[in-house]
Amino acid sequence: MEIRYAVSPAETKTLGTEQLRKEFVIENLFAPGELKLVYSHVDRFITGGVIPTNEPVKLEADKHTMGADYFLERREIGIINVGPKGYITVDGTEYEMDSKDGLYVGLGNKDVTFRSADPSNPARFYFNSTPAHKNYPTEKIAISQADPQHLGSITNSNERTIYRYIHLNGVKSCQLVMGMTLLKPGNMWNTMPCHTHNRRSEVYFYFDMPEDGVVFHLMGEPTETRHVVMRNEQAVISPSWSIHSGVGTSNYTFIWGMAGENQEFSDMDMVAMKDLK
Ligand SMILES: O=C(O)C(=O)C[C@H](O)C(=O)CO
Ligand SMILES: [Zn+2]
Repeated sequence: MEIRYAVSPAETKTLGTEQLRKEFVIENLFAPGELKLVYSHVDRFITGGVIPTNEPVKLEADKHTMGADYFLERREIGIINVGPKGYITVDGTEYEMDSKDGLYVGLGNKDVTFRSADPSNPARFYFNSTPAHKNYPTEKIAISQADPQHLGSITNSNERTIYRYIHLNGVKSCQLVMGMTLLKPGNMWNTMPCHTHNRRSEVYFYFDMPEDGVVFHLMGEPTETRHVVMRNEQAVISPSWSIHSGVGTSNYTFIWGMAGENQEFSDMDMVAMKDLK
């Protein structure tokens, strides 16, 4: 299991492109038949992906890194299918997962397995997991059940819909907050004006992008911004002190997952445009 340590704002200022990417960007989250996991010391996020092919794939704990006998021994997880139809089985109960359906699985569930409806056109499950202290019920969230919020305008090239899957007024969790934002065609900007949230960190996962498309993801302290170039199905870790915003070469979709000491979506420290550097 790959490990990322927490990096300070002062150190981040000194990093070149390659080091910045090594610390914050997760480039390879998917490999057929494999469970990919990246453990970050930023709010102890585990970000992962799985493409089940001919055999189901089990969500296994990395005993050495997690010190747990099974993955959800001290954790919860939010999973979204970013590919064709698949299934997730949680301790004997099977959930059908169409494209963009989400599933919350709480602390204490021992056996979580992923499979594809059609192994020749397999599902692609992306997930975020964070530490948990009690069990909340496992719940499927179809995109049609997620809480939509329409934001932005075509004049600002940021017309988009935010779907909240796991949040205070929806599917409950200990600390994970998770959802997905879809940009309308012809719109390229996300999360500008931008924000930080000192009480939570966040991971963005960009997808539904053409092979030669990129998103210039903006990060860093508001007065020390940097960019990293993101390609399809790559994730980027955003510590609490970092802005997280982006502009693409065409419209795209991204999944955001947050964790920290509160779950209040609107608890953001907005950055005034005049303060950005
Ligand atoms: O489109 C947006 O704006 C977002 O999706 C913002 C994220 O949800 C976020 O950064 C929440 O803190
Ligand atoms: Zn945010």
